Amino acid sequence: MRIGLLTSGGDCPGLNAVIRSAVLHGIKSFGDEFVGFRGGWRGLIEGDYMALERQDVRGLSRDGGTILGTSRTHPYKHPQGGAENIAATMREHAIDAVIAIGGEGTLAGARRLAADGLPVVGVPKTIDNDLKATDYTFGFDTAISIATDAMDRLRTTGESHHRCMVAEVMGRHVGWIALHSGMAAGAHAILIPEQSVGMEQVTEWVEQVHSRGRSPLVVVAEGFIPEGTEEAVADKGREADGRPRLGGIGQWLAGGIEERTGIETRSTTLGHIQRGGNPTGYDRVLATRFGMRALDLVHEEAWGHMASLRGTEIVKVDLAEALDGLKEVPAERYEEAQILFGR
Ligand SMILES: Nc1ncnc2c1ncn2[C@@H]1O[C@H](COP(=O)(O)OP(=O)(O)OP(=O)(O)O)[C@@H](O)[C@H]1O
Ligand SMILES: O=P(O)(O)OC[C@H]1O[C@](O)(CO)[C@@H](O)[C@@H]1O
Ligand SMILES: [Mg+2]
Repeated sequence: MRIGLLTSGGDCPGLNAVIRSAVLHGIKSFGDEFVGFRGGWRGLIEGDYMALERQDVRGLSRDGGTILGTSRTHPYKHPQGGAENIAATMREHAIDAVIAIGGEGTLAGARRLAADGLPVVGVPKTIDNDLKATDYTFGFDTAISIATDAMDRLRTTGESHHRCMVAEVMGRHVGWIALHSGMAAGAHAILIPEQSVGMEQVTEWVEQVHSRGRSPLVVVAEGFIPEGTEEAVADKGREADGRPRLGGIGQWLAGGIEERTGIETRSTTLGHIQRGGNPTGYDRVLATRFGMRALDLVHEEAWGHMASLRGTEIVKVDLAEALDGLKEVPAERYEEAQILFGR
């Protein structure tokens, strides 16, 4: 078969490992041919692609980012988009199937194209770990490792100055990155979008820690909504598709803590550092297994499905199942972490 790969949405460590494993598995096991579409759905729509031979993917699993580039092009809203046009482009370039690697937006596009009769399968990716129907997405473990390292560093400088340190992490509307990196770094308070917490409680935790001579570390997810406010802080304007760019809650929180407690407080936003650089060993393995399974899905003609992790198994799931809402942090996971907050 002649198979096209594309990466779409925000990048994430592990994308290249998916590309490598799908290509190698296809060439070695089935004699497939591969092309890589440049810039997400745009490359598929415009027929902009590069050949992917064995030597093109050599050593790729350790590299961050995506060799194909990515975009947030909408497969139906692009002027030459839509199922009929894309089918014609695929015929013109003799492409038999497409593996779309992306988050919930990309996979919603893949699902719609498959429902319209196109041979498309998906691979889930995101550092946010917010996709249903998979226990973990690759990129998440790398983000946790980067954020944990950053927080360890915030703690030594914080302790030296007897300051309160606030670390703002990504995660969009879920708190997985904050919960896991905060637990790993031994944070004294973790604030996530799924749980409303007031400034009074935050102040209490901070003061308890400070009064026993420690430097409080507060980890806040970018999508956290403080009690008494309506929505997440998003003062950075909007993305191309109109959704707000999150961020700024760390600074807001640091101001509030300092004002209420008198404790000198500093805020650090980790930002895109969480998404850059090489994937961890765990993410390389997960991405490699996802890529191989996606290739199998193509040969099974399981259009409209994606590779997914269930326990230790890589399984096939319907994209509809994966797109049925966000995978949020369950209350009991937060309550468990909360036992160690404050004193
Ligand atoms: N329901 C949909 N149907 C078709 N295309 C969609 C749909 N929702 C989003 N898209 C397109 O897919 C693109 C990628 O989605 P999005 O920007 O949310 O990234 P993603 O793949 O979810 O990854 P991430 O959110 O982790 O960056 C969007 O910019 C949009 O053009
Ligand atoms: O790279 P951009 O477009 O600024 O998007 C940032 C968003 O993407 C993510 O990194 C991944 O979905 C979110 O955590 C964050 O809110
Ligand atoms: Mg998305």
